[in-house]
Amino acid sequence: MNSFGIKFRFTTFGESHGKAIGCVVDGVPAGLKIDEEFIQSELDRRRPGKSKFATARKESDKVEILSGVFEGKATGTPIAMVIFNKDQKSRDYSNIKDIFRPGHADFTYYYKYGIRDYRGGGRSSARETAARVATGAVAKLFLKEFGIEVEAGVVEVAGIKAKKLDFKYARESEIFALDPSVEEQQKEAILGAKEAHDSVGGAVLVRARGVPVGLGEPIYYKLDAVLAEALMSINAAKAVEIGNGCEASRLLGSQNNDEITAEGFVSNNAGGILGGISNGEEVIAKVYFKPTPSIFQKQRSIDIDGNEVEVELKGRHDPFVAARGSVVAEAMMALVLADMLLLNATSKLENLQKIYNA
Ligand SMILES: Cc1cc2nc3c(=O)[nH]c(=O)nc-3n(C[C@H](O)[C@H](O)[C@H](O)COP(=O)(O)O)c2cc1C
Ligand SMILES: C=C(O[C@@H]1CC(C(=O)O)=C[C@@H](OP(=O)(O)O)[C@H]1O)C(=O)O
Repeated sequence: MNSFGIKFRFTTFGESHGKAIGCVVDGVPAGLKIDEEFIQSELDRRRPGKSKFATARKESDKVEILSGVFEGKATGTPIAMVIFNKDQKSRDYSNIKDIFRPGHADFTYYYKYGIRDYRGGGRSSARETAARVATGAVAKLFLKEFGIEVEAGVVEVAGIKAKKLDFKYARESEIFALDPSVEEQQKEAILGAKEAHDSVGGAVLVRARGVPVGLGEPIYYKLDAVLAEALMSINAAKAVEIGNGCEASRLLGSQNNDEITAEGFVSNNAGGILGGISNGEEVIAKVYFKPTPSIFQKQRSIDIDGNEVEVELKGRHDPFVAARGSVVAEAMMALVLADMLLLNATSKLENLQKIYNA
């Protein structure tokens, strides 16, 4: 499948070493102000080549809007955006043309399709996530109209966990760390692994504030289920928790229930979702990323003929993907909420009457 969403739909296109990547966003309500500078600033947050904690590939990730926007506003027609690739260096991949990188998608793409763009993994490269961030930026502009804000940060690097959460700080931090008191340790873990030609994994916390009660469809297309799918679709994401997540399974009902008073919910173990529907609290999810598969150590693999080989990779790779992945997680949560908001608009007869009997 190459598209996502029911009302706020999008698809992305392009390969890591092809000419360009981009997206088509459909269902954006006409009249929404499209702030191009904001879209670019979101891309700049995710862009590679900015620090020693990320891949050295230098991409400017300049976005061009091709359609769907007139005089700064959405026209209600598909919004197409393109980002031209500038720094491919595809020759770095000639030695893995017929070899599968352990941990990457080379093996499965080849056996599924019988053809594979080996240059940087082609479509399977997380270069594609730049296009998701451009799309997510449009979703964020839409959500802003309703006072909804999405933010994320790194909570865990190589098992080193944040003890407190400071989302404002995360925006300034080189690795989007949520806790300045453990950031140095976290950075050392990334650089230590990088020096050893290895990589580390980590986790990201993503939350939405200002979400009204009622987003999410009951039974099918539940907010938590769709959110999990959206977040799991990010490259290298290996688990998603909603609210208390796995910890809830270890608690008693009396510990896990969020009691309700006339002032509202006393706690938010549910992560803002009950029965697949938002309850008005912050929507909270955690995404766990595996360590980057492309590492520069000798590893065993096979070639396309099934012969055993030793593989030593070249190329430019993130020693840790969750940092830039946190910007992608924000985009995915924003896209799900935008879709749910549009779906919810027609869930009550009185809403439709307000529109048509006005
Ligand atoms: C922001 C981001 C950057 C990534 N950078 C790299 C990278 O530099 N090298 C690499 O091998 N994998 C990288 N990955 C992970 C791979 O794209 C991913 O592991 C691969 O597509 C296989 O998919 P899977 O891990 O979901 O099974 C990155 C992922 C994200 C989200
Ligand atoms: C280029 C980006 O990240 C890339 C994600 C990635 C991967 O395998 O996921 C591998 C590396 O690039 P390539 O596809 O050239 O091997 C990263 O540099 C980007 O995020 O813009």
